[in-house]
Amino acid sequence: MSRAASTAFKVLISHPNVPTPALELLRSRGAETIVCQSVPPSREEILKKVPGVDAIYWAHYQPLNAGILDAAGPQLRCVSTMSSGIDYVDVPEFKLRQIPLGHTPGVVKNSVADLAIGLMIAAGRHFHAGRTEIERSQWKTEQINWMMGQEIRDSVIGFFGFGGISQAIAKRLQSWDVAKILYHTRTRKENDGDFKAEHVSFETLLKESDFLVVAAPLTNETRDKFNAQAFGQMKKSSVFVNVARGGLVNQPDLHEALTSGRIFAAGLDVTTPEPLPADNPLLKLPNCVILPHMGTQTMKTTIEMSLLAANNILNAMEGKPMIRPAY
Ligand SMILES: O=C(O)[C@H](O)CO
Repeated sequence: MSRAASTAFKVLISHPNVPTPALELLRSRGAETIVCQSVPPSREEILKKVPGVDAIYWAHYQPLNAGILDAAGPQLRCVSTMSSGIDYVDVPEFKLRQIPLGHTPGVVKNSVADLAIGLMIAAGRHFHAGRTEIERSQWKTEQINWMMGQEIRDSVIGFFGFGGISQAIAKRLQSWDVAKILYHTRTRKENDGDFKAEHVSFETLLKESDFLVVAAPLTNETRDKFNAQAFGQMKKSSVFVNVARGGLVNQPDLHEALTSGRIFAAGLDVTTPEPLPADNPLLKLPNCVILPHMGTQTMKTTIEMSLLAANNILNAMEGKPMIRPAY
């Protein structure tokens, strides 16, 4: 039975830093918000505060599973994450219980696309090594062939995954004089013509890409997809960029590919684990640019994500479909 969202209802907010506009929106529509105070979120605090709530606003990559749903209780009506990726959510458990689950794709695409292009350039043009050489007093501009990098112009740009983020990158690159845009997904995207992009096999993507950008969800099928066998088929001059999830990449194999010269460079916004320990061997490599998973870390995008998650919940509380249902 549908219920107006103006009727009072309780929402657990799993993180104290959820932007105020989202909290105000929920409160303006009758929500009593129960805000967890621990950073990072403490499972103990969540489990203590979640019993009896009508909705859960999940704002961190903590496992979201049967334990939380059981603790919430049978009155729970819906859950929304404040993230696009939901690899930390036990989606089958939601399906089994028929609990609506929302997430926040779409609004993340622009900030992640900007960052991906930043990584393509930073890795392809030795930003990390260049800075390190200055610190080591090894600035060798007297050598004409010093710090030679890879240009985006005339390059084949390959995407693993061709959803909103890849398409936002492809859209930006339309004016960069690239040679070709290729992508690999299970099935061809009907709108690929809008980006002059060509659907290819995984092997072709590996073999032909000068820049290979990973922007696909982490699933059982994509886990460890980029391993020694995959890197072995890539061009020695290729630049590998991952803005999706660290789990798509076999990191020891990537390390080997970067140290052996099997590929030219990598730019990573995501790693396994996160946070990446300070002594991780990838951090020692001059040809690897690593960021601390900050693709969506702009105020604009964070607020958009927070409002979308709130609206997912409000819709479900009114008995309407969520704006971005996760299943
Ligand atoms: O999944 C997402 O929304 C991005 O990775 C940012 O966390």
